Amino acid sequence: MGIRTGAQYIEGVKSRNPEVWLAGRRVSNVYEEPVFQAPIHQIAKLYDLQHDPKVQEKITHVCAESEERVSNAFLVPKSYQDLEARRGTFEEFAKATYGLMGRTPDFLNVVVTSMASNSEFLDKYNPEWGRNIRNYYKYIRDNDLFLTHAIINPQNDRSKASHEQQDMYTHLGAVKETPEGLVVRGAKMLATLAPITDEVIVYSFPGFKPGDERYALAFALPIDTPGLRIICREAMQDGKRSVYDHPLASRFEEMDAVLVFNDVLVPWDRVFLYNNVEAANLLYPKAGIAQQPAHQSGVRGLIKLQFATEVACKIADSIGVDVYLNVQNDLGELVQSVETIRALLRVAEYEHEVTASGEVMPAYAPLETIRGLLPTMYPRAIEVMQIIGAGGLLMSPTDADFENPELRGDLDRYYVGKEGVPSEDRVHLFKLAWDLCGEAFGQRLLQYERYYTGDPIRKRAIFYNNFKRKDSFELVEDALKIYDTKNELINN
Ligand SMILES: Cc1cc2nc3c(=O)[nH]c(=O)nc-3n(C[C@H](O)[C@H](O)[C@H](O)COP(=O)(O)OP(=O)(O)OC[C@H]3O[C@@H](n4cnc5c(N)ncnc54)[C@H](O)[C@@H]3O)c2cc1C
Repeated sequence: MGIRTGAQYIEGVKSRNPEVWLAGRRVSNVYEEPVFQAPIHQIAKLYDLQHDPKVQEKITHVCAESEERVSNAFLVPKSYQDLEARRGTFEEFAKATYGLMGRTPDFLNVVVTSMASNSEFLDKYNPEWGRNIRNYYKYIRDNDLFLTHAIINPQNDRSKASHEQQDMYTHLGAVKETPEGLVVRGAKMLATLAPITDEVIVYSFPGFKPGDERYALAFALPIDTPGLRIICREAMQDGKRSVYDHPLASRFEEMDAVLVFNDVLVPWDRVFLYNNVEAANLLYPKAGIAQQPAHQSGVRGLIKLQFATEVACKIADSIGVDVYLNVQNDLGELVQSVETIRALLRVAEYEHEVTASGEVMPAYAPLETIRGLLPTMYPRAIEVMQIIGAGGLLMSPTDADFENPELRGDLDRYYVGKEGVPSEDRVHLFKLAWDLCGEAFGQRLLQYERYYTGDPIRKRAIFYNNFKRKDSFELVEDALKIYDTKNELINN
């Protein structure tokens, strides 16, 4: 089939009845549920983009193997040009959602592509695992599927390993093997957009200890597999909020959910790893799934930061406060943050690494630097927006107020911005800013930037330890060489 349209994606959503729980009730029809309507349509727009003649060549290619047009997210990069082509898809998808939706289909499509192209690592443990992930890659590529993923165990007692938790199946683990497949039980903590996806893939960060064998798992399933329960967090919008009052929150909320597996059967051909602590701990580094998806996250993060920066600049301009040095200093800082991330992305692409199999990966150090910087740069952009918007962020009336002729005169007089900025435009802009920097929707976006791919503190510590392992501190060693062992000057 190759690239799907938005309508085909929606047909898929309508054809399924996953077990989704929202605010104490079982959702009877995911497509009809108001909370899911806007995100479903945002994702459908992305599928339609693949058919838009203006960008189709930029974001898709004809696959040599299937001879069908597929997303560039399924490309195994073999050159710098391939990285550019893949960046094209990330960019267009991120621009369509202002970078506010992190788990658009391109993200996990890259993860699975990378797992499949590096599956020799799995072959060494079990040739069936390698074959399964390669077949799964072809399946999602040729059917253009949308995946969610669930990596993290529930936050119960982080000081204990999985096998030491109160209950043997608090963390998702294997219960038994059957001729048909593996039966799994327990929970995974967070799967963004799960209710409206086609499939879920489960794997884990490294960190398994001896005794954790039953939890060392990687597999994929259709999202409506019997026994798989999706428990949504409280929604931040009801699907009925005004687009004028909440220009972002009304459209771009990504639902997050806990996945509970009640003795779910995973067919053997969907098992990618099982009962092997060593393989599970090596999955991230050996399958390229830290590096390749970080390219998507970096591009998306750049667009989100750019968007927040533009919003901060525009609110400052709309009320004439960007004539002040302190405001210019804050805004200049945000623009420099954007430029930093942009530069790091280019360095990651130019200084790419080539694996033994010829796969091109954006360079590790600049990508990890982006990962380290965004969790402070994005919250800082939000803080600057709050500081510049000040009390104005809290004085916005609603679209209903604007429609009331009795109020309209006051609104047009007292809510205008600087000359040339009418009240309705100023209020709309400030509402957009409040969605980002005040609403629960915006707080989630901030939390996402901190934690979307693990704990940034531990990630930076791993980065430092890798640096220390590889770097010989040549400059310091050289500087120390000016004295010989007798403490005599040997050069200047
Ligand atoms: C909005 C959002 C969307 C997400 N979407 C997804 C998704 O789609 N799929 C998915 O799989 N995951 C998703 N995640 C989950 C994300 O991967 C985790 O939040 C992240 O890995 C951090 O883990 P945690 O939340 O369990 O925090 P914890 O690991 O519990 O950390 C809590 C605190 O304790 C500290 N801490 C905990 N353990 C240690 C330790 N061993 N050493 C030192 N300090 C420690 C941390 O520094 C942190 O401050 C999402 C998260 C967010 C916020």
